[in-house]
Amino acid sequence: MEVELKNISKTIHKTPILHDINLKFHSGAIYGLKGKNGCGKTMLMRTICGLMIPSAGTVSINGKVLMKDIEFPESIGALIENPAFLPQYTGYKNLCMLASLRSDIDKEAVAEAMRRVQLDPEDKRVYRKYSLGMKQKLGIANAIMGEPDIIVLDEPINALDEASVEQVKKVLVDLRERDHLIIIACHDREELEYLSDEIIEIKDGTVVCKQKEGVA
Ligand SMILES: Nc1ncnc2c1ncn2[C@@H]1O[C@H](COP(=O)(O)OP(=O)(O)OP(=O)(O)O)[C@@H](O)[C@H]1O
Repeated sequence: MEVELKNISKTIHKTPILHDINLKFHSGAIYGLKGKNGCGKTMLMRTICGLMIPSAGTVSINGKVLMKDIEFPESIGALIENPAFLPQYTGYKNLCMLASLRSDIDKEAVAEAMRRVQLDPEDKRVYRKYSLGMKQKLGIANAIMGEPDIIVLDEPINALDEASVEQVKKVLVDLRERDHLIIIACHDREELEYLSDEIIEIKDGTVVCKQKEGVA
């Protein structure tokens, strides 16, 4: 699996948001996007997922260009901003409804994804009653259920306690070992930086630094 960004730029209302970004991502690795608030991490992730059309440049997945050869990446899971879960349903029911849109995820895969982030699929609490950390874990479970080839997580641990952070790190390392391609945006969280095989620093919509790190 290879994701390649070539000369990606995005301008919104004449304001440049991303500028001439060239990056390659491979499976079996964790990439950490790092940078200050508003530097463009979320926009870049949305572009990779096919949720935002760049003003210039191309995103290709295994050589197939998004919006030209394929509409969306075929196997991708993402947690970007606040997922639109229905407040009146349990986490499990929310995920089952989303899974029903896809042929490759059955109920056991939904329950398994929840258990991996230490959420109980049997929990009768509705989403509205979830704590912030539980909501974030459900977002992660949604992104990893069915084990998509590409997993994109925007600030996945900022609402989590230390034990949950450790658990999520284990899940990501495990997915990397099984050859998934993982892209995470991290703020100042050293844990995620330590986890990343490559850290990509973004400033004002441009890649300013790429750095290989020791693998956890
Ligand atoms: N719909 C929009 N219209 C105009 N500008 C936007 C829009 N969405 C985002 N921006 C701007 O694009 C820039 C990049 O935003 P982005 O959300 O990608 O940053 P970020 O690095 O993810 O920040 P954070 O860490 O706060 O999530 C910001 O300056 C933001 O104000």
